[in-house]
Amino acid sequence: MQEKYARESYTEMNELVLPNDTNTFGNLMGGRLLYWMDICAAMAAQKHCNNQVVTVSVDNVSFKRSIKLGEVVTIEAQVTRAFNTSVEVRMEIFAQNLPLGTKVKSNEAYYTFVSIDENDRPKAIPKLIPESEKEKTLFAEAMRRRELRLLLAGKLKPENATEIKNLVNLFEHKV
Ligand SMILES: CC(=O)SCCNC(=O)CCNC(=O)[C@H](O)C(C)(C)COP(=O)(O)OP(=O)(O)OC[C@H]1O[C@@H](n2cnc3c(N)ncnc32)[C@H](O)[C@@H]1OP(=O)(O)O
Repeated sequence: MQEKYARESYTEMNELVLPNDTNTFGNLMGGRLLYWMDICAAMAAQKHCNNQVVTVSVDNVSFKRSIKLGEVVTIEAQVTRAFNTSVEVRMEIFAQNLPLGTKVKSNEAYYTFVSIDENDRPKAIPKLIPESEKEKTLFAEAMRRRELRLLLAGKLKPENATEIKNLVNLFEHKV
């Protein structure tokens, strides 16, 4: 199967925060943001897989800064690593105030998608090639995040979490 570059999956989505998207304080609802993030990340995953995908996992998302009515939410998504049938997608979320010309990062998150066939079963996907230093770092770290996710989901035995074990060993030797 043909390998693909990480950058080929890059996807950007812009949404203007309208009154229907906000709570009573005039801030963007967290659930609405998660919905937009799911769509943007799924598009990035589909670009890599050239196939339909489903969301299988959403890592913890922290809301560092509220996003206001009238601001523009920009979501940037890119696949960090492809495994056998699943991909990890990293997102950075920014809030832009267009009249003031400001752009502030508000969130960062990782979603995991599985490529599925016509019977809704997992389907093999192309490998991913990281090019830049940042892509290579995210690629290497993705294995650790995957182990943690699968551990928490009860899909990986602790004794098989080798990346996490290596990290703990490294930490113990440093302190
Ligand atoms: C875009 C959307 O919003 S889609 C709507 C919301 N999502 C859904 O409805 C999906 C519902 N879930 C499902 O249909 C199934 O769980 C499937 C098809 C995703 C996976 O089926 P499973 O029987 O669990 O498959 P299986 O155990 O073989 O795992 C398949 C892949 O998913 C990965 N996976 C499974 N569970 C998790 C998890 N909790 N976290 C991360 N990855 C996971 C596995 O590691 C494997 O990846 P790999 O092939 O790259 O190693």
